[in-house]
Amino acid sequence: MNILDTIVAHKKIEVTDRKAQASVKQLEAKPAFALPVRSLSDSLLKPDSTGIIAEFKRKSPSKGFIKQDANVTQITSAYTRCGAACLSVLTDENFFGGSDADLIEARTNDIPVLRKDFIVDEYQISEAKSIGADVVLLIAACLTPAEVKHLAEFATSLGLQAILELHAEEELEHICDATKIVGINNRDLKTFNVDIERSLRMAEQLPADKIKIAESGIDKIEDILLFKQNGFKGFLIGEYFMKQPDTPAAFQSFVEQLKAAE
Ligand SMILES: O=C(O)c1ccccc1NCC(=O)[C@H](O)[C@H](O)COP(=O)(O)O
Repeated sequence: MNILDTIVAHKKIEVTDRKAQASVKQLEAKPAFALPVRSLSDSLLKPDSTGIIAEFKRKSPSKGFIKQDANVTQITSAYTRCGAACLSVLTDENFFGGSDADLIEARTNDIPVLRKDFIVDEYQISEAKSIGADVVLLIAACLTPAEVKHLAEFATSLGLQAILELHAEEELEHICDATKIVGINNRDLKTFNVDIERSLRMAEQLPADKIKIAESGIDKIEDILLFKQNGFKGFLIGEYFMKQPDTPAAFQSFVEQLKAAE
């Protein structure tokens, strides 16, 4: 079994347990469920947007611990203050060391927050709304095209935006009307290999009306400039910022260099 299959199998058990603990009605009654949603697409399409979706990530299957004791308040507020277009917060505990509490804290910032998790059931989208997320991720490699359509439409019905994540040409068939934002993951989630060229090739095959996001393995200003030249509006970056000894300072410096290079 590859790591993605392992994560998904684990997630299905976790979701079954969580459904037994809280009904959808109970999720809907949580105060955060009623919070207004901040639009990721509006944030990415602002003329002065950095496009950076800055990720809070303590560990990962590919790298192990990155910053085990990272402070979510300090890091997400610095990301926001220094120009992130959106925050991405891992809520998977087992494989990424994240939690719902991290996202609830990140939500106190005034930019959109992506619940970064492995969604296999619409219950997780209700959960995302109940903790204050604005955006959810749908990973094509974990879902059928029909499941993507159903989950994206369900997210939209709650006012949330969905990013459809692709990382192989054969997943292009997962795109549908409800998936207005498409992320291309440079990292093969099965082998962990990072290949920016393949993402650029895949991007050419996306419908022109989709907002394109480049994900994973981005660690240079030049990468972002290249993605921008190829029509990408968003750049999801986690490990590069989180592995720096001073993440807030590294993020600030990266944004300053990006602005100077543009
Ligand atoms: O990051 C991993 O090792 C990983 C392994 C298996 C499934 C998903 C994984 N990462 C999720 C992500 O998509 C990244 O956290 C995100 O794109 C940011 O990537 P990076 O800048 O390389 O941290």
